[in-house]
Amino acid sequence: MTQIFTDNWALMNFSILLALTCAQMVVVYAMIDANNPPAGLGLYTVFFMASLMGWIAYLLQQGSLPGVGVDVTMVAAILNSFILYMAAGQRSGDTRGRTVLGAVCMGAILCVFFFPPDAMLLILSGTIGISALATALLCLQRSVRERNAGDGIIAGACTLLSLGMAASASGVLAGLDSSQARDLQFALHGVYYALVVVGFLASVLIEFQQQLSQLSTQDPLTRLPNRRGLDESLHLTLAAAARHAHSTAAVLVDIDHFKTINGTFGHEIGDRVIQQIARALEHICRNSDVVARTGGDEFLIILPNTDLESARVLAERVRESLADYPILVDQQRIALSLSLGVSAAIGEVDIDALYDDVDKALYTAKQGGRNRVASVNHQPLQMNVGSRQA
Ligand SMILES: Nc1nc2c(ncn2[C@@H]2O[C@H](COP(=O)(O)OP(=O)(O)OP(=O)(O)O)[C@@H](O)[C@H]2O)c(=O)[nH]1
Repeated sequence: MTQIFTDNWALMNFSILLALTCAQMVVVYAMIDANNPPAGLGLYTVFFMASLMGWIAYLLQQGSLPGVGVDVTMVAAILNSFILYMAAGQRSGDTRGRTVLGAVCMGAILCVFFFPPDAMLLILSGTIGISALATALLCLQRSVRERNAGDGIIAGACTLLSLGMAASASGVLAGLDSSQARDLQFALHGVYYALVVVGFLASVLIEFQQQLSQLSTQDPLTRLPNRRGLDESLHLTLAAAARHAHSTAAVLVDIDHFKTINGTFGHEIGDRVIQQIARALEHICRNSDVVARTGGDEFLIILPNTDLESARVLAERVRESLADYPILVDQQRIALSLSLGVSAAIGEVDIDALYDDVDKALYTAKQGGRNRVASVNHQPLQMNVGSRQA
């Protein structure tokens, strides 16, 4: 058994990496939305495929596979380090340094034709070391920015490779046998490659999970919070209002006759109208206010630290700003109006109760002829001991 392994260790190593890559790619490709693939997927796939080619070349060179000896592992290793740099750059949205690093890698590859293998080993170590370090920085940056540990694993793998390349190069300079240095680099590449495979899978899975959890709190059309997102973002604000007995106001905004807009201009234009109104509401409201999409053509604005009168003023401003100027979508002017319901409560606020109030007020505005603001005073439920209701 030991004999079989030592005779075929390079082949077994390749088989494990091949199985790992195929399993990972099957999971990633089965999971993704073909219309919206994860950033950098194409280049990562090229990297994995090119790396496998490199391993095959290595096996041919080692005589582990039948065939002629082909010495392309160095070229493949340098090329792959650059492909991974581009893939990491595409994924993190940072494409700086491509030309410079590409020129360095190309120069190093051309050296194969002019330098003896020992000198090439040093050139390879230096080039891959620099390339891996640059990739590590890109992945680290994305890992911190996107809170994605998968990119952190890739950054770790690249740092390890970079340090290993520096160690093996200094070993050669200090008199280490170049075939031993090559073996060390081969083993290092195995660990690095396996870590990149695992890291990329983890990165895509984490991103997928983040998108799912965002979908549960965010409306995909307008990117505004939905009802659940609203509850989450108001948690602290409402606690502060309860503690300091501040007034919290709510405004419910509904587009009048939106069915007709959809019917006249089409659903797609209807979507764009909803998006424009969302942006307009965000623009009119303060940063401390929370604008949410709570229904098809309905938006709820929560105004912390605001009384009923101020909320009515804001609601009127919203109504006027959209009623007075038609919305421009795809060169078409769409005239529309809004109905708004307003309410406010002091101290501890139950968003559901406040929503019931603004919904009643909105109903009044619609009944009153639309394109208007109506308000109701919030009546908190009070329970006195010994009496039925107060
Ligand atoms: N384009 C588009 N339409 C939507 C979306 N969500 C809901 N709607 C449509 O919005 C319309 C909402 O209609 P209602 O609120 O019932 O009525 P309305 O026509 O606005 O009339 P009033 O509210 O009584 O003034 C429905 O026709 C829905 O199909 C969406 O995301 N995009």
